[in-house]
Amino acid sequence: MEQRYHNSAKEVSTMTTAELRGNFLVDSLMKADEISFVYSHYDRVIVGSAVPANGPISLPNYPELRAEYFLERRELGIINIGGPGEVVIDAQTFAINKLDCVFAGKGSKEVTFKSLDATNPAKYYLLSAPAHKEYPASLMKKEDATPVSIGSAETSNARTIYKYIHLDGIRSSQLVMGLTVLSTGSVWNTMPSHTHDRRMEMYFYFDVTPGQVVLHLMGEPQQTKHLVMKNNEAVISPPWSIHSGCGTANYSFIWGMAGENQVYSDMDPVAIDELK
Ligand SMILES: O=C[C@H](O)[C@@H](O)CC(=O)C(=O)O
Ligand SMILES: [Zn+2]
Repeated sequence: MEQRYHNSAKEVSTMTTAELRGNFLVDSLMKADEISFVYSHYDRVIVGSAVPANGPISLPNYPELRAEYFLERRELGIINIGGPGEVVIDAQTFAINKLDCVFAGKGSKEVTFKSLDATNPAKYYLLSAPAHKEYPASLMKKEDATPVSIGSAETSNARTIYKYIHLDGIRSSQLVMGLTVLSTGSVWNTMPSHTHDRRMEMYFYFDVTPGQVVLHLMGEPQQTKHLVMKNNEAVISPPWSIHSGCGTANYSFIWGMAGENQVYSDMDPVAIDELK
C-alpha cells in the first residue's frame, strides 16, 4: 500500500506543483477490476476504491497494517458512485445503489464488493480510519441522508450536502462521511473556507464532466496553493489546511474526516477577504 507521510505547513508553503501533487493528490482510484488504497499518516486515514467489473472483489489484508485482517482495528465507509451493487459484510448483504453508503465497523472480518451489471459496474469509494469500538454494519440510502441545501446561485455555490456517517446518522468510532452535489451553474465548494485543526479531511471529486476540472485550494488560509483535479481524483487535506474548490462546471465530491471529534459543525471559518 502506498504511504503518504506528513508535511509541515511551512514545507507545503514552498512546494512546487509536482511536489504538491506527489504528496496530496491521489490519482490511482476507480480502475476496473482493481481494489487499491493510499495510506495517509494524517490521522492514519486510508483512502481507496474497488470496482468489481468482471467479478466480486474482497477486501484484502496488507502487511503495512500488521493486523490479522483489514478491519481488525479499523472501520470502513463505502459510497457507491457507479451502477447498482451489493456489499457483503460477514453474513450480511447490503444492496447499494449510486450515492448510497454502507459502513463496516471494527471487527468485520470479510467484506466483498459486487456489481449487479458488468456493463455498468458499481464503483466503490472507500475511506477507513482506526477504530476503538465495534459499531454494527449498516446501510444508508441517499434519500435518508438528510439533504441540506446551502449556498446560492448568486455566489455560484448552490449545493446539497448529504451526511451519512456522523453523530446523527450511521454511528462510528471516528469516521465522518458524506457528499456534496453542486447545482448546475454552481462551481464553488466550501466557500467561505474553513479549517478544523481537530480533524484531517479527504475530498474525492466525481461526476466531473469530461474535459472539465476542479481547482482545489489547500494550505494555511493566508498561504494557499491549488491543485488542478480531474474526475475521480482525491486530495488529502491536513488538519491545518483549508479545502475548497472551484470547478470549470458543476460536479460532486465525497468528503470524509477523522480525528479528535465527530462534530460536523466544528469548523473554524475563514472570512473570504482574509484568504491569501
Ligand atoms: O468539514 C466539512 C467539509 O469540509 C464539507 O462537508 C464541506 C462541504 O461539503 C461544502 O461546503 O460543500
Ligand atoms: Zn472541512
